[in-house]
Amino acid sequence: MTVQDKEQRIRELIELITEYDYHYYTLDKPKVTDADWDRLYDELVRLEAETGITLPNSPTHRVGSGILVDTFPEHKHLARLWSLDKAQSADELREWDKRVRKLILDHNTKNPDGQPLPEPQYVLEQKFDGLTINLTYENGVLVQAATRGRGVVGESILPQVKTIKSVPLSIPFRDGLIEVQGEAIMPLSVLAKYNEQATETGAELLKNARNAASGALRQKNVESTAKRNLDAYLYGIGYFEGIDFDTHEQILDFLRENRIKTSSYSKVYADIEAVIEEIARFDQEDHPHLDYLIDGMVIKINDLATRVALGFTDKFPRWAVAFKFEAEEYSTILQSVVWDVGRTGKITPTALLEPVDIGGVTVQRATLNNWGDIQRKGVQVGSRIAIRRSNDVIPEVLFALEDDELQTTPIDKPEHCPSCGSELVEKGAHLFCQNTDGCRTQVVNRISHFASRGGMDIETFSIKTAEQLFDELGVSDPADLYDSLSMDKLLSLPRFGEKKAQNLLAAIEKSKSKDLTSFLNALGIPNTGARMARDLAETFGTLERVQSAAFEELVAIPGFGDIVAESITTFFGQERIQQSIQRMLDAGVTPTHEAPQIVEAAAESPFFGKTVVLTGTLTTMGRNDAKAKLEAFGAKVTGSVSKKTDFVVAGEEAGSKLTKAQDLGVTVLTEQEFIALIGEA
Ligand SMILES: NC(=O)c1ccc[n+]([C@@H]2O[C@H](COP(=O)([O-])OP(=O)(O)OC[C@H]3O[C@@H](n4cnc5c(N)ncnc54)[C@H](O)[C@@H]3O)[C@@H](O)[C@H]2O)c1
Ligand SMILES: [Zn+2]
Repeated sequence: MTVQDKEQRIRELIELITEYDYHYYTLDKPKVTDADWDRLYDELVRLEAETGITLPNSPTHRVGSGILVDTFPEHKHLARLWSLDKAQSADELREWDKRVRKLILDHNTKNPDGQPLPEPQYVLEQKFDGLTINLTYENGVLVQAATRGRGVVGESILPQVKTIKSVPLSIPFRDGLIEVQGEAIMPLSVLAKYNEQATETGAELLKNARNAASGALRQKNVESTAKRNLDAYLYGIGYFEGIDFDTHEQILDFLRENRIKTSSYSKVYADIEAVIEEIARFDQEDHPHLDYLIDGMVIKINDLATRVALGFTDKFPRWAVAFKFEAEEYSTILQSVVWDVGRTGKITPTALLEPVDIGGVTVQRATLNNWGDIQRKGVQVGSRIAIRRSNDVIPEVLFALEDDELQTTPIDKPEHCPSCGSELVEKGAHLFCQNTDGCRTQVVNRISHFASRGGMDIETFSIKTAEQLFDELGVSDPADLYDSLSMDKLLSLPRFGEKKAQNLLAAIEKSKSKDLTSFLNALGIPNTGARMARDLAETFGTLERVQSAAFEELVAIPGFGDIVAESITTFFGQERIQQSIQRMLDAGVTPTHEAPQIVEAAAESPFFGKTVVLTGTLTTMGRNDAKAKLEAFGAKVTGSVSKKTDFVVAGEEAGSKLTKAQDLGVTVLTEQEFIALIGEA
C-alpha cells in the first residue's frame, strides 16, 4: 500500500466507523457486531500509527459517538468521562504493566523532593456491558443522571435512571457534591423473559442486553423504561467535594456505605501475573454464571495520587486498562436453511452459513429455533446475520444486521415433513409433522432419546440401532423395546450377531429398574427438560401421581410456567402415551422415586420442610454440597425464586434471584448465616 492508498483507507474507515457509531450509540441498533467494529477500529489505529496521519474527525481521538440527539437536555459532567485503553492478550497486559511502572519511575526520578509514588497495586473489576451513567448527588440527593455522551457533555436522563430500583434517590453522605460513575445494565434473565413475552405477542425482540439497556434508558416515555427492569452497578467517583479519598478501595467502601450498588467482586493485586491468572480463572469459572453481560475486565491503579500523576491521553486514562474477552457475537452470511424433524414432530430450521472463524473453530451452522423465529428475526437467505458464540451447543442466529447492499430472498416456509413428506401443521411459532408413528426421523429421535444416558440409559443402543429396529422390525414406540423384541427377531437383522443381540436384550432388561426421574426424562415430554423431570419426581413421588397431576398442581412447582404445565397435562392426556406407559409397566418397567435420606435431627432444623433457593457463588462449600445438606435436613432446593420460597441463600455475585427475593420479601441468608444454621456437620 502506498501512503496515498493508506490515507484513502483511513478516510474510508473513519466514514464507516462514524456511520456504525451513530447506529450503535445514538440509535441503539448496531449495524455490525462488536467484533467487526473492533477490527475496523484496530485497522484505523494501525494505519494512523504507520502514516502519522490523524484526521481531525478521527474516532481514535474521541470518546463515544460525538452525536447527541436533542431528545434529552444536555448535562456537562463535573468530571469528564473516558473510554478505556484495551488489551486483548496477556502479553498486552504485561506491556501495559511495564508502561505503568516506567511512568511511575520517571515521575519519581523527576520529582526527587516530592512524595514518591508507591509501587502499583491493581484493582481488578468486571467490565459491565451496558450504558455508562453518571449520577450527581448534591448534599445527599440525586439531582442528575446522565449518559457519557462525548465524555464532556452527556444526555440528562434523570427520570429514566430513577426507574432503576437499586439507584438510591438519596444517600447518607450530605456534605457536598459528588458524581458517581457506573453502568446501567439489563440482567440476562430479564432480557430472556422480555423476549419470551415478545415472542408470544409478536413484539420486536431486544437484540442483546447492552442495546436493551441503552435503548431503555433513552426512551422518552419513562413508563417504558420502568417496564424494562434495569439494574445498575456503580464503580467510581469522578468529581467529589466535602470528602477525600486516597485509594480506589476507599471509593468503593464509600459507595457501599452509602448504599450505592457496587459489584461485590473487586480484587487487589500487586503483580500483573496474578491479575492475568485471576482473569483466566474468572472467565472460566464465574463468567458463565453471571446474570449480566460483561465484555471484559478492568484493571485500575488503586492509588489516586498515582492516577493524577499518570493522567490521560485524549481518549483514556493511562492508569487503567480493559482486558477484552473474546467477542460473543460474530457476523456472517446466511446461505441457506435446512429443516429437520425432532422427536416431538417439531420441525426445526438450521442455518447454513458462510464459514466464519470463531475463536479458532470454523462455524458453518447455527440454529434458528423455529419458523416463527425466522419471521421475527427478519433473516433471509443472503442476509448478513449476527450469531452468538457458545462453547458446547451450536451457535444461535441472533438477528439480521442492516445491510442495504446485499441481495436477499425470503426463506421458504416448508409445507411437507423433510423426513416422511406428510403435510405440516402450524401451531403458534412451530410447524409439526403429525405422522407420529410413521415418520422415520421422528421415531428414531424419540427412541434414541428414550434410550439415552439421561433417559433409560440402555447401553450399546445407538441411533443406528433405532434406525434398524424401525426399518426392519417396525419399532416405533418405546414400549416396543420391552414387549416385542426377542432373540429370534434380533438375530434376523443384518449385522446382528448373537453376542450383540444378547447385550442389547440384557441392557433393555436392566433399564426396567431405572428411577422415576430417568423414566420421565426418557418419555421426552415437550418443553420439559431433565431438571423438570427431577422436580416432577420429587414433587409427586410416584408415576401415577405425576400422570394425574392437575394443571394447578404443576404451575405451583417453582420454575414451572403455564406452557410447561400445559405441555405435561396434554402429554399424559393422550391415549397413545397412556397405552405406551401401561404396556411398559406390564412388561415390568418399575420407575420409582427414592426420597433423599433425611438425617435424624432434621425435624429440628430451620430448613425442615422449607423451600430453599441457592444463588451466587458459595465459597465454603459448593452448591451441590449445600443442596445435598439441605435435602438431608428435609428441605426442597429449587431453581427459581417465587412467593413460595422460604429462604434464598445468596453467595457472592448473586444476581437477579437475590433482587427478586428482596422484592418479594423472601428471607435472604448470607453464606455465613447459612453455614451457621446448617451447622458445620
Ligand atoms: N457494534 C458497533 O457498531 C459498535 C460501535 C461502537 C462501539 N462498539 C463497541 O464498543 C467498544 C468501545 O466502547 P466505549 O468506548 O463505549 O467503551 P470502552 O470499551 O472504551 O469502555 C469504557 C466504558 O467501560 C465502562 N465500564 C464498565 N465497567 C467498568 C468498570 N468496572 N470500571 C470502569 N469502566 C467500566 C464504562 O462505563 C466506560 O464508559 C468497542 O470496543 C466496540 O466493541 C461497537
Ligand atoms: Zn414426518
